[in-house]
Amino acid sequence: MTDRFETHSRADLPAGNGRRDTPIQMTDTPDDRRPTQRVEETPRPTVQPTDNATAEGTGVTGASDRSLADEGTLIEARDLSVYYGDDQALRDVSIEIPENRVTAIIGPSGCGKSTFLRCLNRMNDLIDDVTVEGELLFAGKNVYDDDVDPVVLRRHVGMVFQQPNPFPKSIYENVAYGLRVQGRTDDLDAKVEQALRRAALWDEVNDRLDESGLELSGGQQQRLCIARAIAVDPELLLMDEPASALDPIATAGIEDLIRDLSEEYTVVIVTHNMQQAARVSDYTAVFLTGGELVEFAPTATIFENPDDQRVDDYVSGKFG
Ligand SMILES: Nc1ncnc2c1ncn2[C@@H]1O[C@H](COP(=O)(O)OP(=O)(O)OP(=O)(O)O)[C@@H](O)[C@H]1O
Repeated sequence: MTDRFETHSRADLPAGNGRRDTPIQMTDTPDDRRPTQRVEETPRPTVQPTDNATAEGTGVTGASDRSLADEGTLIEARDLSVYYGDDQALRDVSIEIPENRVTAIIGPSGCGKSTFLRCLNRMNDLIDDVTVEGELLFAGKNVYDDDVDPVVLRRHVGMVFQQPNPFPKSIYENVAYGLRVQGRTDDLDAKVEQALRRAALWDEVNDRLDESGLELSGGQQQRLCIARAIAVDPELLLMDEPASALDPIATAGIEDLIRDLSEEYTVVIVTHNMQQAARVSDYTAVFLTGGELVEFAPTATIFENPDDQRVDDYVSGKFG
């Protein structure tokens, strides 16, 4: 079986300047659980960031002061719709998500935020009676193409969940897990150390790597889960409410870490916490009830000068 994903290292990624032009080809392992594809109906225009201003000096604290003008695109959804049975959860979503930036997905409960996130690593495949329409390009390749193996895709898309979920194994083995599964055990100690350092956990655990990951505090467990996710060096890191189960101090630690990670990874984070979105993200996508993506723009624009009145109402707390 050819795993073309394996030939695509992070070093191959373009440095920026526009749309990625190196599509990743994936294995053609058939997948019985692949959801049905429906024929597309009326296409909608892709929602691109509406403003390439920097976030510097905008008053949105914590947002990046890097230029938002010159990044490439890692993810592109084209008229993406998702149904659970007959119920539509995402409605013709078109968006281009930049690489090596943090993109926050916000919106009221039930608007499809998690559904969108779960499309990116095809976790929706695990749910019965899901139908996906449209295209979802990851580095130029539609992840819903017949020849894409979701297992291979997931090696390139790390995910961190709301509740920290370390394995009942040692700290070391939690981080080493994905590397062992992939047979990448050369220099394992160095790779584990590097992942723990990137996750800002090394200094706290380096003298007790053999202890259970379950003995760490909540914030440490979540950083361990982040270390586990990044140990295999994914291109994309998905985070679904990663700090909502944590106390304010641990939350601040995770937020700092997310900012740091965006130097090396593309991060897409779902959060209910608008202040958190403002603090950690470069871009924000606002979904509203019915699974519609209403606006996608630099975070400072969304919070200070959105185009859409509904977004203005939402971020100013008038509903949701
Ligand atoms: N497994 C499922 N089966 C059926 N319907 C589902 C399933 N998961 C989500 N839905 C429905 O799809 C819609 C979008 O759900 P989703 O979880 O994506 O929203 P969300 O914006 O992440 O919500 P929240 O902020 O409350 O977590 C909702 O109406 C939800 O009830």
